[in-house]
Amino acid sequence: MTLSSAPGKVYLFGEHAVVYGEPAVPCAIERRARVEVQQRDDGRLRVNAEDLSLNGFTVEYGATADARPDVDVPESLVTAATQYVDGAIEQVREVTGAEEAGFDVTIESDIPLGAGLGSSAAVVVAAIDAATRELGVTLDRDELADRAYRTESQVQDGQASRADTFCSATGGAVRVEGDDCRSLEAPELPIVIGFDGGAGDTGQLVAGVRDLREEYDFAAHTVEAIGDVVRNGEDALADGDVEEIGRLMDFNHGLLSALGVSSRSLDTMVWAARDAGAHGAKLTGAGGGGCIVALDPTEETETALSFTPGCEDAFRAELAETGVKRVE
Ligand SMILES: Nc1ncnc2c1ncn2[C@@H]1O[C@H](COP(=O)(O)OP(=O)(O)OP(=O)(O)O)[C@@H](O)[C@H]1O
Ligand SMILES: C[C@@](O)(CCO)CC(=O)[O-]
Ligand SMILES: [Mg+2]
Repeated sequence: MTLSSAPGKVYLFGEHAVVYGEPAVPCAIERRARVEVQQRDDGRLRVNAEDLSLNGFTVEYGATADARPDVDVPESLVTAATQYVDGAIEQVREVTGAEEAGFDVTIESDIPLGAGLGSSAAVVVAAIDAATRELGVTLDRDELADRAYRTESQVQDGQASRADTFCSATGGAVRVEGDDCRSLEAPELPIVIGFDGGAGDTGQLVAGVRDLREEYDFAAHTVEAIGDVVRNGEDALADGDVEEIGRLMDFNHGLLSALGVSSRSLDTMVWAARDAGAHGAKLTGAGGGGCIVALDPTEETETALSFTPGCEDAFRAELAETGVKRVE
């Protein structure tokens, strides 16, 4: 039995635009997915994922098509729920050459699904790490991040960045621009998260931005403007200027909103945070619903969010210094 954990993340700047080659700065947070893997000798895959519930059913499924979860929901929903884990195991079989390897996989996660905190990347990174180690193969961090990226890219129809998976594998604050992935020195940041209890589908939201960008030049320019905000944000991070980082986060949110990936509840939480005196606030991740990230060293934003209708949970997040790790 082999167990690995990997952290989720928030984006300080740059989600969506990073898919088109602009830089982005995600930051790992101390909310982790833990994946336990046990090799099976019958070549089958069985996944137990308590958080993967479809209309109240917990998904537990086997390897072959006839062993899909026995739940009365459309096939497309089942695929959406299971494709990241399936994809991760496919990568493990490919990279180890153990094409026939079977596994029992058990997933436990503190990261809400589809909420912009990188649950998919954390699950994929931890699953690939645990399953390869279970087969006696240790991937170095870059290869692990690359295999996890390939999984996300496959699920997102070829439109994914390396940002979430590199951040989850590495931990800390990172900067990703195309294939160039590196760790960043970041000042201590007073991160507050608001969660509306909802979710967005990353693949669909990315496809929506892609279509807008192809249809309108001004949408393409909006994506480039996000890149400019990120470059300014990097200077502010290097200077440790939290107020300026916040101002640029506000700007970044406005541009994401223009690209159609915000929602009424995300906007409501963003404004609640700003009204409470946060340095800045923006949605994080793919959007559509889920989480916002704000910067506030005082208690005001967390308190205001906890009284904001539509905000289900408000909490402070610590930077996760360590990315993927084995759990003994
Ligand atoms: N605890 C879990 N158990 C099994 N699968 C999970 C778990 N958490 C996430 N996943 C997989 O990840 C999918 C959600 O990924 P998605 O990219 O849409 O959202 P996210 O990663 O949480 O947010 P974002 O990409 O915006 O940061 C789920 O549908 C499921 O396939
Ligand atoms: C929306 C996006 O930029 C981040 C999702 O967390 C998609 C990606 O980078 O693959
Ligand atoms: Mg994701």
